[in-house]
Amino acid sequence: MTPAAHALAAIEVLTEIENRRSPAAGALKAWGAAHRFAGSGDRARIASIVYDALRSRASIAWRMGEATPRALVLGALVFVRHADVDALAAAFAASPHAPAPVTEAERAAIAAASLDGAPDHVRGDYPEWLDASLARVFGEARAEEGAALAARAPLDLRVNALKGDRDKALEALAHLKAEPTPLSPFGVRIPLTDDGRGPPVQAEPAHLKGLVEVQDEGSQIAALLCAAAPGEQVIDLCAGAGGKTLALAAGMRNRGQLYAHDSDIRRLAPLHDRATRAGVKNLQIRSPRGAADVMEDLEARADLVLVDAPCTGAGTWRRNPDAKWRMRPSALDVRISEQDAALDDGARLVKPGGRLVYVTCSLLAEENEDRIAAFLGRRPEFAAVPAAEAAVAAGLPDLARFALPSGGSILLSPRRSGTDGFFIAVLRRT
Ligand SMILES: C[S@@+](CC[C@H](N)C(=O)[O-])C[C@H]1O[C@@H](n2cnc3c(N)ncnc32)[C@H](O)[C@@H]1O
Repeated sequence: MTPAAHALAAIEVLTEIENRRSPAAGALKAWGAAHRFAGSGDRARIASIVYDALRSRASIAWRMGEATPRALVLGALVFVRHADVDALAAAFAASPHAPAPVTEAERAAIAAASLDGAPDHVRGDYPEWLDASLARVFGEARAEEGAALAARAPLDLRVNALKGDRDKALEALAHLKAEPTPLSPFGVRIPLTDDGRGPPVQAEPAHLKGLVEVQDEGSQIAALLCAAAPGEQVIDLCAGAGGKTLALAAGMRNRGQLYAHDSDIRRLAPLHDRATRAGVKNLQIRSPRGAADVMEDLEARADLVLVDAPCTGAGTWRRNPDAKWRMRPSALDVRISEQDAALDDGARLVKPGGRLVYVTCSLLAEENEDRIAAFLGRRPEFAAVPAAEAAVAAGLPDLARFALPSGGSILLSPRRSGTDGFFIAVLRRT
């Protein structure tokens, strides 16, 4: 397929997303199934254009003067990828499968395009209804924070200390130009292609042998701030597929006992194989069993309980750009009540003197500081550990620079730390 044919396909996929309100991943899969001639490289290129367009949807629409799938694709090529309009028009004209010729009106819109005078939610590419929430956290910097969240995410890996060190991983992945990440001592970053695609790292021997796992640097830091130590009793209550479970296991060096639980048994399923591949030997997976309380015997037993709570995922919009446009206020309300419930579920498992670590991949105070304030109001036997103290305990004192002004928690974001957005609060039970 030619680049012009990729652009045409991206317009078709965006039309499907628009008309049927389909999630981007589903629409891309359906397009691939209906166009068997397209190889995996073509599908990846089409997906990359679709995601570039979705990340910057509001600012592209403002500059193009319309939000049609065609305008979004043209805008993604010109404003995100800095394509030359004449070259684009020539490529469209030369390809039998291409979008309709570039019009004079489109050329004029592109030539005059500017974000001067655009409101914050347009400059920051986020839904207008979230403006007040983001203003609460970032004030005047909210458009810049939003713009950083609208950039492409890097491809980060975590080196599994149970299998080797970072130098070994960098050597094994040297052909992918792997570099250390700036914040996590276990982080490795793989550069993307110019059009935003990463190599198939999951097929690399280093991945198959468990030396590396795909994990954003922000997620690695969230796990590191738990400071799980060898010999401890540790519970990952909302373990999902176990991204943070495996990071906790590496910190424990297979000594002590690690428990992973999730209220959704399907989400836990991949963890069984992942733990085996990672060489984790001290993990018990506590799958839910109907209405039974499968954590009852662990009440007040844990040195550390991680509550990696369900959230809107607003910190991961770089990776899931259609989620930000699909998000509705009612979803935020649901997440908030789930977060309160998960914190209460976790609290009962912490022993006196133990830690409860609350993490979300959201940037919204409603899901973060507000949940901690409400929890501390309900549970006076818990107190916030200052972020600077938590950073020192994790052996990463430099992370204290990402503390929120209250000093009781840490907020990472693409603009603040170059990572996905994460909120981390460490609490201690008296
Ligand atoms: C953010 S995801 C976890 C991601 C995972 N920890 C990781 O690092 O890959 C949140 C998970 O919490 C689970 N969950 C929600 N409420 C829960 C509760 N009260 N107890 C246990 N798990 C819960 C959801 O099923 C979901 O899998």
